[in-house]
Amino acid sequence: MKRIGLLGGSFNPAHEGHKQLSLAAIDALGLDEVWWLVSPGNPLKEGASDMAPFEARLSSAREMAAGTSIKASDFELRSETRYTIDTLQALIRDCPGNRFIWLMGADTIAEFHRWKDWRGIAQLVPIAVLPRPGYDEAAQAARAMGWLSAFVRPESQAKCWTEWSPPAILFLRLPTNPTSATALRALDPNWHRRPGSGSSGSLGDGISPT
Ligand SMILES: Nc1ncnc2c1ncn2[C@@H]1O[C@H](COP(=O)(O)OP(=O)(O)OP(=O)(O)O)[C@@H](O)[C@H]1O
Ligand SMILES: O=C(O)c1ccc[n+]([C@@H]2O[C@H](COP(=O)([O-])O)[C@@H](O)[C@H]2O)c1
Repeated sequence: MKRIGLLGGSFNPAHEGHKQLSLAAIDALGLDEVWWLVSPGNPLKEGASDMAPFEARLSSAREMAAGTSIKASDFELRSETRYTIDTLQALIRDCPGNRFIWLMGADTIAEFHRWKDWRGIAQLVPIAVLPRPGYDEAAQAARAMGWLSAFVRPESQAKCWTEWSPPAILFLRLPTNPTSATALRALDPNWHRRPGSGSSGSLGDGISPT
């Protein structure tokens, strides 16, 4: 049985913040791997004009993850899932030998109540919230926490997450990283058009679901 952390994201582009927090989560939660699930299209960001092509975002994630226990995956493209509840059901069906924990930044938990069947997600897998500068108060005050606060686990139990029956949510206190893709795009809006940015990256060699 492998212990897998799942970090879903646009990765537009992938950056040091994703990498630092994923590696720290591997240590804190005793994970074998973190899988970055590159989203073909975040349902709440439909029509975003600054969204780079999927292939460029996947390539940037693969480059950032190279040589680590992080794997960048095109699973959502291959499984034709866009909503996290559907992705998780497909992963659990296709990868019965693995145990999954959903990772999300403190900024994302603040929006969680807008996700399709968010209570269903929390009933399916434990959730670990990664700290992010400027968002930790918003995370504690998140609308979804009105329901999730009954299921908060102490950080001292972080490595025991496979024994929990969800809902279960854990706030990890880890060194933070201020990097954001929005700030990187502001510096270099054409990052995905540069030679070597991977816009011709190949598909189909992401995580094998079996
Ligand atoms: N610096 C960071 N610290 C903690 N979590 C982060 C950080 N950057 C991204 N994340 C988390 O990683 C996941 C994917 O993030 P995403 O790809 O949207 O990057 P982003 O920097 O938040 O992008 P954008 O600025 O375009 O919204 C989300 O759960 C997000 O909260
Ligand atoms: O399932 C949903 O309704 C849903 C709504 C918004 C975002 N998500 C997921 O949240 C993750 C973070 O997305 P992003 O674009 O903020 O990096 C990514 O995996 C999205 O698919 C999921």
